[in-house]
Amino acid sequence: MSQTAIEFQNVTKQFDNAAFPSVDQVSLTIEEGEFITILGSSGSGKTTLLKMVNRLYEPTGGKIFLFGEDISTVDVVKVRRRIGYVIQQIGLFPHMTIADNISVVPKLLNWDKKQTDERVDELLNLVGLLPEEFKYRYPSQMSGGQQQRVGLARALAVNPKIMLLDEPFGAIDAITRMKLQDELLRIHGGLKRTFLFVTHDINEAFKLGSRVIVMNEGTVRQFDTPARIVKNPADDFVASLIRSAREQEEFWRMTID
Ligand SMILES: Nc1ncnc2c1ncn2[C@@H]1O[C@H](COP(=O)(O)OP(=O)(O)OP(=O)(O)O)[C@@H](O)[C@H]1O
Repeated sequence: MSQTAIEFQNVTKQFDNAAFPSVDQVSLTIEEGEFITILGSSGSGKTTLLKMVNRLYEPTGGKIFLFGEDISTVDVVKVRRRIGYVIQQIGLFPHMTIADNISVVPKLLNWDKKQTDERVDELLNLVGLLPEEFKYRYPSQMSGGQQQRVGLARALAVNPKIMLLDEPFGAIDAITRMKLQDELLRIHGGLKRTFLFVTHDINEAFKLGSRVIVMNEGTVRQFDTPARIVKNPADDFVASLIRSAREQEEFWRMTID
């Protein structure tokens, strides 16, 4: 039987200087091993929802549980170490080699050198980069797509059970983006890992997500499988999202015919 990995109970985030809550009474449950995408337009609260899971933001109402544990009662550093975090800006240290960038957290956890070196090679292979070619380079000597792979490897370094990914492929060209999506599915596939992936791209959300959270104005409009969302959109907002994706498809069909 699967275990609940993440639970939001009536979670609200009201920033002091904002007129409306950025996240408004969200309740939902995510099982271990799910690949969840969070879809919504700009400002709908996706990033705010994600950042509350690793306590970069604290909710102003409600509770979040990871594997049954209320995270507000756990030391922040401990919460973050258990969670992988990948963002669009990547955030690699420019003065460190790729190997050193990937080893930051293993070193903090006092892994020995041999174990750390082996893990670096294993992770580079996992994200499709040849260790011998890349591990001694600096971030500036790699393309944006390659750097994003390193960001992913670094987040996976200590084998976190939960991975948060915030528009990680947002700044990457369409072809590389598709490749990275396929690799991410492969990386997720063989492992008992729970992914929470933010995107505003409906095609990306439906391709990657085993279930999709559709957000608008801080609320969850629908949380279901892509197939069920397409078949039964919960409201006009979700229906209009699907219509817009269909219209794009139609454009391509007409152009090709
Ligand atoms: N630190 C902050 N202080 C005040 N308001 C904030 C803060 N961070 C976010 N907000 C507001 O909360 C709302 C949701 O923002 P959020 O970044 O979660 O949206 P998003 O769906 O991730 O958008 P995007 O796709 O553009 O990144 C927005 O209206 C934003 O202006």
